[in-house]
Amino acid sequence: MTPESLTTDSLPRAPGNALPTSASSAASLPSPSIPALLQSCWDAQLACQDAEVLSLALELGMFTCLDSFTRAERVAALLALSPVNTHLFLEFLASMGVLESAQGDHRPPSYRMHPAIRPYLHPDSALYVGDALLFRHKVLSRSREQLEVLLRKGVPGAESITAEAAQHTWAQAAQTQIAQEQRAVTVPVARRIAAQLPDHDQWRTMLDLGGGPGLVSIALAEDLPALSGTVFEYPAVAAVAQLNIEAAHLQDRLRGIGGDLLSDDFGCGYDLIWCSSVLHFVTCMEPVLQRLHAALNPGGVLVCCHAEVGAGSADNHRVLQYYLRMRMQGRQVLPAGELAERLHGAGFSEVTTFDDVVFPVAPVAVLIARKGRLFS
Ligand SMILES: C[S@@+](CC[C@H](N)C(=O)[O-])C[C@H]1O[C@@H](n2cnc3c(N)ncnc32)[C@H](O)[C@@H]1O
Repeated sequence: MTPESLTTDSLPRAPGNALPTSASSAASLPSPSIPALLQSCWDAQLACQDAEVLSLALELGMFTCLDSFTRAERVAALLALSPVNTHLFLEFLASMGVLESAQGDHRPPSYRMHPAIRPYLHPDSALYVGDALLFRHKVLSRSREQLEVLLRKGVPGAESITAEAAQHTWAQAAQTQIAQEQRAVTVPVARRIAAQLPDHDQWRTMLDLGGGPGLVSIALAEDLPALSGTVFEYPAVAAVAQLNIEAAHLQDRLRGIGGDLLSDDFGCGYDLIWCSSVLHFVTCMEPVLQRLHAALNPGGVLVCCHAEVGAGSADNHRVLQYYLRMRMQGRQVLPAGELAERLHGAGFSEVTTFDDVVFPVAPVAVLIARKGRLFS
């Protein structure tokens, strides 16, 4: 039987499920039940299509043409694209939810960015994450080859990437995607966490360990005028943070200090240490946690934001998706609860964990660990 010969007449009729007699009436056909897991396999493949479409739209600058309701013909003319296929492409973006459509009477629909996503997709917005999305897409597109090598050959040796090479990659990341993700998500999260800690207005010194472009320190220093601090990073990344600090006119209170946190002194006498998504890169965690404890003033607080595996939440799969390659490279993504235990082991007295906190790409656990008692 050819596909063309598969008409409604040739479909099996389930008892009690009469086929519609009129061509215009709507009714549901009896469909075979397929396991939800098979549909999940197709959904996984179709998700790649969403990522391709989003990346192409970003690369073409399509969202800049969609600030207000605009028809496909106009977008096509502005970007020198095929009008017919631009219509289909915009219809697809609307089905993803990133565009809204307005249907005119007897006229083709027009489209605009959904107001909720506009701050993140319009390049003029301070919260723009387009480059970060394109970067993640590029990395994930290469993931198939890398996973196969890792699967066949196992965890690479420590010599596979030197600290020298790593820091230049991190410096580039700090200039673009980490900065965009910090502005859009990490900074608002940090501000909210800080505001909820009872002693935040007594903080005088902070360390942002592995702070990338330093925007968390900059935001907290802007909120708390008595706060000074250090962004400790690989030297090439610390230079990026220092430029951001100077651009924010905070060089009297903040500075980027270069070093390797595994071997170099990151200072002491801190009231707050912020440490997000850094411990994954530390092979032997205990000495670092002990040094963090020692670096705090009595009553000081360590805020650790790190993904954990197996918290049993619906978001566990997202964590596994994001961190699979890193875990296969031997990076540390600890089982839920283990970082809290290790912090107790390093001498922290109170450790409070908040699960499933929104963070760039995948959620994290936020652990608030105190050295001794809260100062009065
Ligand atoms: C995933 S990024 C996180 C950046 C930032 N904390 C955030 O949450 O946006 C990890 C950072 O840790 C830094 N890092 C990793 N290992 C380091 C080391 N041994 N010494 C200094 N910095 C390190 C990297 O340079 C990078 O900026």
